[in-house]
Amino acid sequence: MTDHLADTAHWPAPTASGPVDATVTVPGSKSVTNRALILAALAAEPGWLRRPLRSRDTVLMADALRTLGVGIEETADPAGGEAWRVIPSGLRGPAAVDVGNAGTVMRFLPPVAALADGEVTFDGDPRSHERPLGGVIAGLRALGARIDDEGRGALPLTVHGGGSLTGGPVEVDASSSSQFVSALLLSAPRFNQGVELRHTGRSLPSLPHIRMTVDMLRAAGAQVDSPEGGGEANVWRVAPSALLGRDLTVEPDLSNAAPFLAAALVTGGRVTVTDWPEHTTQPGDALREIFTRMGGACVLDERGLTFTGTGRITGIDADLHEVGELAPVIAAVAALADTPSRLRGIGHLRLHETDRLAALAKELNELGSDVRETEDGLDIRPRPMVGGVFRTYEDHRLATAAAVLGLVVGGVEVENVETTGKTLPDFPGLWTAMLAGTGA
Ligand SMILES: O=C(O)C1=C[C@@H](OP(=O)(O)O)[C@@H](O)[C@H](O)C1
Ligand SMILES: C=C(OP(=O)(O)O)C(=O)O
Repeated sequence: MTDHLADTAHWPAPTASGPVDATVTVPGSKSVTNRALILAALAAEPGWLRRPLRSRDTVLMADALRTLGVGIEETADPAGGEAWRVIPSGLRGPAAVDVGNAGTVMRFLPPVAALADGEVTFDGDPRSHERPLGGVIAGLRALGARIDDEGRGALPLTVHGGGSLTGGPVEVDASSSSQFVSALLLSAPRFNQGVELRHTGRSLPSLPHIRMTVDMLRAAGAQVDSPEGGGEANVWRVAPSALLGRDLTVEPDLSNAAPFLAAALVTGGRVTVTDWPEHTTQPGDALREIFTRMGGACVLDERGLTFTGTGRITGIDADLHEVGELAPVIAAVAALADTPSRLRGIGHLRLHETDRLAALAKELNELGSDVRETEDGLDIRPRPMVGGVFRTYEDHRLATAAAVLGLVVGGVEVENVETTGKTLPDFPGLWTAMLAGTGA
């Protein structure tokens, strides 16, 4: 469980010798892959995932489903990439799930385990014990599940699956993570009474990820009444029903496109990310607007999304509440801008892979920037930066943010760059290929 923590040499982030000009193919979306795996495992018939992401978070999800009895066969897709055949079967314990530090695994799987017949234990990296899970635990209990967490409201825990779950109305405060809502909705078609979930907290982060959940449920045949579909504000209803086995091609991970597009922005170059979807619920689609505001232009056509930097970077005042995943790379770009930035609405990032606000402020300041934490974000005053070690706190997005800095600040060394494997396999290889102009 802790192999990935092994200390490794620092990665000297390559500097760009001039404007980057490359075409990059980014691996599949973590959020889509892990939702698709859950929905396929709960379906009434086998399904396919094409071009799934193979990374630490998605392998943890696939392995966990296998321990519950689901068949997942990995094959090569004649059209290119991988194709995973998911064969649902009666879910059963006893089983032990390693969640690593994957929010999607630690939150989306306990509801699945509640549907299994037998005991399912959950544990993960030390950080997983600190990440919020109370909404999922309390929500599942209210829906009829038996869970032992020794009063922690967090991992480790045991779900005593009874083979079915009553379901029905439930109130959840999901202000610390949208994944509480997604978790309960994804399994809800299999609850005897479905679910009527009311979010009771003050605010709800990462709404695009909830839209993604609703869209994918509907595409799998579920009936979902959502606030945006005319439903009551903050209430989602999922009716009990069988789910279809789908043949789904996973979109590229647009949040992981962020460092590559940022490379065009900070070097005044041009990067095309292939297969950028025309319509998507991924929060990374907001990069088109955010990076354009920071100084550049983008074109979406049959080649993908091409972002062209101007060589000048303007600071930004932005509420990133809906797209918190993008904050680390945006903060790195902001530190290189000509004017200050204020990133707001992202207090919940303190409970992500690491305390992202503290980590970004500390590491950017160590390299010469002037970054201050606010109650709900970061104030960034750009100053000339110098090289040095950028610590990553086992956070993939800290590592990719550091790589962006390294393009224009000589001597940046990224500690534990392998941590990018959480969602982005072979990031150093893709980065080097981009710099050689051959990233496709
Ligand atoms: O549902 C998802 O796939 C995700 C939701 C978001 O979580 P939070 O709402 O906890 O920020 C996001 O940050 C995470 O990377 C992926
Ligand atoms: C917050 C993130 O991940 P997780 O799914 O572990 O919450 C992330 O990828 O930025």
